[in-house]
Amino acid sequence: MRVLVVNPNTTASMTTAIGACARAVAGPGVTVDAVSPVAGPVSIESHHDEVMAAPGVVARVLEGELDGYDGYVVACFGDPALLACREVARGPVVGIAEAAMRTAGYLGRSFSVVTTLARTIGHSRDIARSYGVDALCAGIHACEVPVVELETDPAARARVRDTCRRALAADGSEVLVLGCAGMADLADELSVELGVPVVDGVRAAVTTVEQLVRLGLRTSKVGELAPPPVKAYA
Ligand SMILES: NC(=O)NC1=NC(=O)NC1=O
Repeated sequence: MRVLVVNPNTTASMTTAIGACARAVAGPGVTVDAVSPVAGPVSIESHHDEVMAAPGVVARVLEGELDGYDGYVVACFGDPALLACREVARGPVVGIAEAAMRTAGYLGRSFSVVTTLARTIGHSRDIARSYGVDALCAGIHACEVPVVELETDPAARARVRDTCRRALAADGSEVLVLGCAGMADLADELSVELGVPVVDGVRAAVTTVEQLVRLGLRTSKVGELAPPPVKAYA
């Protein structure tokens, strides 16, 4: 089984870290490759960033189709271009936000999301609604650490941890969802420190793709997610 993990931002070090995180949970016979768009924003923290990243994400999935990948992960918490990727892919395409939120739903009555900038909270709430898990999401909180600084700022980890602690207390929730692929490597230690399950969307998404492929399930091609109509581009 071949899984392609697409990091929608163009920060190579994050792509490498995301790939390592995904490979660590991939099952026997599963190979994971991680790529970024050829061009696009170094981080995705706004609607504008998402729109500018989307074409590059879809292009990588189109390439993956030619290369014969069995499934895909969109490894950014806004799940940018997810439905467009599903239209062009035969196999399953799973976004880290959807995977993390659905996974958290198996582990407790409610979950809190800790994300990067406060300006992304509304979009996270919107996608929770679109996935039908809004009722499980007790709150969405921002640590106000820019995505790129998750890797460069030594104080970032502590800020994420403190925001997680505050979120659990404020929301009375039982599970934490990390709202950025750049936080993926913090999940295990945060879970020990905070005493609750901490869900990282990268690992949740990779294992979800693997599960779907093992079940012989693919994206439905009757209706909304059928291949897009072929058309000229001016
Ligand atoms: N909430 C977020 O900031 N998500 C993200 N931005 C990125 O560039 N990658 C993410 O996962």
